[in-house]
Amino acid sequence: SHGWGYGADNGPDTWEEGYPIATGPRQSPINIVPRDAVYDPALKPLKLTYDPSDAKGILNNGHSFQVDFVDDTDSSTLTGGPISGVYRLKQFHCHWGSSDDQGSEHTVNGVRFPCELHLVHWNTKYPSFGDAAKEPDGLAVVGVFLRIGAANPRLQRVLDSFESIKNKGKQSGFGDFDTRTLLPPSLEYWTYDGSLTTPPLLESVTWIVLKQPISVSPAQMEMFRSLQFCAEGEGVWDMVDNFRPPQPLKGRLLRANFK
Ligand SMILES: CCN[C@H]1CN(CCOC)S(=O)(=O)c2sc(S(N)(=O)=O)cc21
Ligand SMILES: [Zn+2]
Repeated sequence: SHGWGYGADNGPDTWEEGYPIATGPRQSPINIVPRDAVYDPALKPLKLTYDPSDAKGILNNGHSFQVDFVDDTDSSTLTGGPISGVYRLKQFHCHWGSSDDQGSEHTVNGVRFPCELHLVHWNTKYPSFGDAAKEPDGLAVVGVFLRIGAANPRLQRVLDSFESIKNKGKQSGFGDFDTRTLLPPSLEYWTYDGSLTTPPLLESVTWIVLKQPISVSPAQMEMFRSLQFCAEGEGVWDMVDNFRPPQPLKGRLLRANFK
């Protein structure tokens, strides 16, 4: 089989072959050890301003689902936090497990969550997303943990669209979605300099990981697991365990905007 993935012969341990940066100095995800985080009073609060009309579509890209946004104006942006300038929302997606005891990419004191949501933003000081993705300050990804609890009604519209994008390459319209409703009440966060957690593993991401999880029910997690890695007619291969394990911190500073 060709191309990177999460299987035995193309999974995270093989990615270094095609992407030598896999062993670079600022790889993601990491294990977050709250005790080792440095409280930085200079860190600003996160400001997330999302226009629901910017939501465009939802796609199964063979690695995850992703909801894509119109990003040709500053209508859905991330400002404040550890970043300077204006970053535009490009897409959000998730990583999840084959069971509720794994699935997240970042871990906290070694604890794995069943799912992790990533909201991907790019720095508008660069002419395009593609250009920004190559720069050390080009991207900012907000990570949100999902933990097992009550069913989360805010997720339902995303989950209900999965039947139309079951297989790799399928996409459907996904308009008028208020992404802010996916965020927890508290925007307290940890932040560190990292990378994309999938190939091309570019070291261009300022990670902003929220401390407070949002809820997801076991039944809702089963809906994530109904997605398929493969294209229609190419067999059955449940889209599960699409997460990269934590990578070495290599001396990086982990900061918190809370005590
Ligand atoms: C399946 C491919 N995933 C990647 C696709 N893109 C990279 C495009 O390279 C120019 S991207 O910038 O949208 C992101 S963000 C991201 S993570 N898990 O670190 O938040 C992974 C990817
Ligand atoms: Zn991701």
